Amino acid sequence: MTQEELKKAVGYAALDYIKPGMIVGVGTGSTAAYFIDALATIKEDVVGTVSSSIASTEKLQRLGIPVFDCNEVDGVDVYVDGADEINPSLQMIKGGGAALTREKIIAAMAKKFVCIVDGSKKVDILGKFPLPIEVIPMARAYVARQLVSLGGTPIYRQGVKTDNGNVIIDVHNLSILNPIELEDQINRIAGVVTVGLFSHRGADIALVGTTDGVQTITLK
Ligand SMILES: O=C[C@H](O)[C@H](O)[C@H](O)COP(=O)(O)O
Repeated sequence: MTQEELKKAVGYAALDYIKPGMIVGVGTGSTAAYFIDALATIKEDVVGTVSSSIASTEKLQRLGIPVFDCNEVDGVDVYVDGADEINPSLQMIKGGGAALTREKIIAAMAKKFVCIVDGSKKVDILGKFPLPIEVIPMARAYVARQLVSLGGTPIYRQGVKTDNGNVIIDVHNLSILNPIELEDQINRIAGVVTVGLFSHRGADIALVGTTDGVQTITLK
């Protein structure tokens, strides 16, 4: 199976977690896009969605799936999204598509987070994928210097502006042995909006696409 077929398989497998009447959080990226296609097949059952990016909102609306502003809903029943890396504790690196801040907000609001990935995203230790950080533009150089002092190599993502009007710094060469500590340290740097480390609020369930089928990982 190709990587695209594995992404599609997990996107459709996530429908098992969607029940009639739910408010569904919708992620961003190529894997989440397959979930949106899947959601369109049961759109009569879905009360509504909240979306983690302009791109996902536009796709949902094109397919006739109702999208609410996060401030219009009391909560999110289930959030389905991809990841750039996921470890055995279901902590993740996210933000390869620059949507990390809205993703973190919806993850925080959600009762259940279902992460959908192809097998290439599974790692033992997070950090091979450069860690994305959304930063207020005027703080870019300062934040980069602070990240160097934490042992990383920050690279400014040229030409990218987030949906919130900010910039992205990708931190290379990190071996993230203590994700919770690093998430806290980066969050404390002035000018950081969000770090794409999802360790305090990781996933509850991971659906991993493999050539043997979709593997379900749940934290014990
Ligand atoms: O900002 C983007 C998100 O965090 C995506 O969920 C992540 O980058 C994975 O995207 P894809 O499914 O395209 O690999």
